[in-house]
Amino acid sequence: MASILGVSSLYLQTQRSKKPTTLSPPLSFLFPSHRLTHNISGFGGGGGSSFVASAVSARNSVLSQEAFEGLSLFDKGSSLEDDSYEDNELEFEGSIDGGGDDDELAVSRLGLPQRLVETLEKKGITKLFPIQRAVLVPALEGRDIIGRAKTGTGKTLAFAIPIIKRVTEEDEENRSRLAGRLPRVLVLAPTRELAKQVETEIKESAPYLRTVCVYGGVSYTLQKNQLTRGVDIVVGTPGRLIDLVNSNILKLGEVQFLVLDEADQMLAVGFEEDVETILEKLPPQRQSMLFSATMPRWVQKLSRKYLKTPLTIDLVGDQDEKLAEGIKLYAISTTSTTKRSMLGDLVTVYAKGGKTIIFTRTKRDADEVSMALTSSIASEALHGDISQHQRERTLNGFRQGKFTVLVATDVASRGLDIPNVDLVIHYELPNDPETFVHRSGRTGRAGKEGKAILMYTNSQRRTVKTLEQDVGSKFEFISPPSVEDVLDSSADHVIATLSGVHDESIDFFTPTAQKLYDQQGTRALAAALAHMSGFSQPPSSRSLITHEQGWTTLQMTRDSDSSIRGYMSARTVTGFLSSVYATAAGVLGKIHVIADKKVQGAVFDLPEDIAKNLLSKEIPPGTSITKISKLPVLEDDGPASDFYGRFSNRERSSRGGSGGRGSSGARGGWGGSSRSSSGDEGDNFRRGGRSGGRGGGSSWSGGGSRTTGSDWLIGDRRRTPSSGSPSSGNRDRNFAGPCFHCGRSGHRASECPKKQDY
Ligand SMILES: Nc1ncnc2c1ncn2[C@@H]1O[C@H](COP(=O)(O)OP(=O)(O)OP(=O)(O)O)[C@@H](O)[C@H]1O
Repeated sequence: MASILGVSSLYLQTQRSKKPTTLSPPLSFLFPSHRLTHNISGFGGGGGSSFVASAVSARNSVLSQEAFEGLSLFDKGSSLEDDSYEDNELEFEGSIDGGGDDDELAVSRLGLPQRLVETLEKKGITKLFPIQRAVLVPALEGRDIIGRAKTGTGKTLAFAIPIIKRVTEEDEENRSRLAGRLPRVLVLAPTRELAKQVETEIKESAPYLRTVCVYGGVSYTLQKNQLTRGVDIVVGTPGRLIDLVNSNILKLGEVQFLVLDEADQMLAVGFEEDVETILEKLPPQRQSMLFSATMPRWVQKLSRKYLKTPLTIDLVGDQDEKLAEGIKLYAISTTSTTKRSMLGDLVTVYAKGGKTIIFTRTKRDADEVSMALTSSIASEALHGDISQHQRERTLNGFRQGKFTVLVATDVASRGLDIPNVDLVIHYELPNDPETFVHRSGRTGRAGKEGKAILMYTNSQRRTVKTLEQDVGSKFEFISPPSVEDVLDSSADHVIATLSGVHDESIDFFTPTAQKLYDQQGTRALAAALAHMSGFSQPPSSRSLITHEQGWTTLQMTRDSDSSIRGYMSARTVTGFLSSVYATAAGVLGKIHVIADKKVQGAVFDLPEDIAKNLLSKEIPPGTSITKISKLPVLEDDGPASDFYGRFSNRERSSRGGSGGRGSSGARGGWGGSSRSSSGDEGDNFRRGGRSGGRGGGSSWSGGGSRTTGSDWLIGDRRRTPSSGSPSSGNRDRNFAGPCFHCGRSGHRASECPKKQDY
């Protein structure tokens, strides 16, 4: 496609600047002729700006078409003469890896200013991501844009690249970069962290422009000085921006480009009024771009009021799958008592030494979880009660790898771009599906792979199913990591860290290592690995069902050729144990029946020492008892499938129904308001999934019986082996269920008439 470089250039003129903007030849192939026609008429009708396309050769238009087809871009055939923005929609598909003639889309071949190309390449950005490709041409035309793309797909540079190009070229023509100059670009972001990050991305891409970031919680004077010295681009949060505007320090009279990043989040954090106040103060002749994950009514209102015939570029569209490619989802059942103790193991096994973000719903939880982890894994908390200074220190430390686990409230769920986060853990169910998508999107960014684990309790099982439907992805239901998994992963991690040990240090320790090896052989190395992994003492066994320490999960299975048949239940297990080892029957923990009917078995928890004793006993033929390291699929292991609702606070619509765009009602909307209850991240989010309810139907408490007639889920076991309670005596049991051996009801296995058979 090198011949594309020879096609005639496209000459555009925007009414607002009265200044021609030339798209250099390589860019013109991004410009299909059919879209060009729309755009011309659209600008005429919209009244915001207009342009004249002087020359597009026939050859160019064919090649342009091909280029777009190569990118799987398609025009919905909109007419921009209609004022309603939903008619000005382009939907695109495309993976971050792109496809098609990507060489032609290399940043070096798009006619961008050379110094911008160089800095982008230095950042490792050599070709545009789909949202960047889609935004580039209309943005350079001067069009107002509403953009939407999945997490981590490069939305920041999607608006930054065309703006930097325009500002840079203007500077090159005027050469007048006066001290005290007023900003030409204003970017609004909903949180301080996000504003800082956008500033960094722009500064790294265009260090030759003056970019200033303003937000609350830090020195006003410093920001004032930076602004008065002269500035090209201002990035900020609405509150501090208003203060600076009101005190006449920040003058917005020369702003040509406005960007509203994460517009729906502005609403969620209560910035509606501030945003509108700022927009009212901007020159009407400007270009505006708005990026938003959802289109609540307020964002729609903003678009109608402040954007001119905006072009909607939606890379998510009606796709069911809302998460970025490359994010693998897991779900794990926990109890309120065990979830904290399980975290360390999940991090060890699933992040394997990489970075993890754990999301909690409250600030207090973030503090407590971080404190609890710190004894084993370096971690820090991030939430709105922490001073701005400390928040920045924490984020920098995390970025630099000074600690590997960040425990955060949803203050960190939106927009934060921390490279190489391997794992996200939802310690609590998020408030709504959007939050789930954004939290999960802190991993698997820029085309990389990542994992997200959702922790849920039994009463939230149906909510998990609802969430699957909402985000269009399936969870893999996992068991808590076994001791063996944890040891394996710890060893892998330690081995990986060994490669970072400096040669000089190795030289220093070599004589001692040699002596040790001569004395003890590989045992010396194994001891060192165990110690480095934090396992100087052997790890205590953990229940695979509840993850409580000191418990072991065993599996009881009827042999396939066994003559014993019949319904398998919790009573079958207790009955059988009573017959072979009554002590075990008295201290049973959770029991679950295996879902696979061909297996005829159940899993159950016993205190570690009792489990050991049981395993050493002779088990009657026809039945086997084994220690397992991975849970089989259990009865009712996945959430019920016939429930929909109550999880999300959004309006719901029938998927694929008329309108087909997610939520109902909203004109051109992607969903109803995802607004949370207040601007404070964390503590004020709506609590909990569904409370109460029966939860999983096939979970029983130990001790052999249902303690109350109606309560099949006897809740969290609060006893621990160390408290001695599991071992403390048999409770009265009423074996109304079927006998494990013969399958008939009315007697326990120990009283089975067939017992003499073995
Ligand atoms: N063309 C590109 N090539 C390689 N890396 C890129 C490219 N564009 C952006 N990136 C990198 O991808 C990462 C994610 O980008 P960005 O933060 O803009 O994503 P986003 O779409 O805004 O995500 P979110 O929705 O979570 O805010 C950043 O580290 C950015 O530097």
